[in-house]
Amino acid sequence: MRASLIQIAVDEGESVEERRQRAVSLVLAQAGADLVVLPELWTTGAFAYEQFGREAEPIEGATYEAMAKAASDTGVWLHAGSIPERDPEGPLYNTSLVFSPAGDLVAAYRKIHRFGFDKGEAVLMGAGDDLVTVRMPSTTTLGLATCYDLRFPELFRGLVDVGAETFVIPAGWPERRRSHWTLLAQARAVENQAFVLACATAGTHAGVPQAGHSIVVDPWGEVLAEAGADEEVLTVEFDPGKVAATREQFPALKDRVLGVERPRR
Ligand SMILES: O=C(O)CCC(=O)C(=O)O
Repeated sequence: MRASLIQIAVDEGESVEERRQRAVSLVLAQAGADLVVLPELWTTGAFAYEQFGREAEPIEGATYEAMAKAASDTGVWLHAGSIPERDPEGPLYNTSLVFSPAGDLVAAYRKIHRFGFDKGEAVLMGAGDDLVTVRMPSTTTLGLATCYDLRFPELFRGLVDVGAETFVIPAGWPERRRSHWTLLAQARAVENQAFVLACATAGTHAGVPQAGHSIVVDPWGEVLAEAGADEEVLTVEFDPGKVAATREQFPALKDRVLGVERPRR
């Protein structure tokens, strides 16, 4: 399986529409990949809080239109990162969109853990509550999570329980905590014996330099590829069968005690 992670730069000075068109070109350039991934809130920037309301879109908005066409024109599975979603009957959400190679929307995941404590996303957006997986036939089952979700291992265990083998994690992670980003990506891979494809933004917006360093980790915790700090496309080939092989050779997941159904004594 070949995956391309588009670590797009989100800088001020480029409009949302300009960046959307640039993202389309970057996706079109990935023909031959099986899966293409964009980061979190790449239209606005994850820290440009005042833009969330202004640039929020319904699920079937401008980004959906552009990304559905880009997926079908390129013939790839496309995790289009997340958008600030405007739900006509509710709050804003930080929502990831996944398209099939035919350009059909196959999943929308509303970020469960909102970042910001008493400001930003934590107060401006609602929380999702559904675990979302996507089956890529004959390839792998994706488990969806977004940025700050990476700090909550119980979400990933929940995704494993519903079949996830490859976690896809778009993010807008700040440079200040880059060491946590790589450490947690490896931890989620090792503890769940799963691939981690973690795609972050580059650039600086709202005064927050972004970490970049998108990373792909295998089920043994080995880093298969890691980007630098600037905009780049990180492409990696891997064998999704390694998940089943690792879980069989080192069956630690079978030794879980807490949070699993077990016979009463
Ligand atoms: O957890 C972190 O350090 C960063 C999280 C974050 O930036 C986000 O979820 O948008």
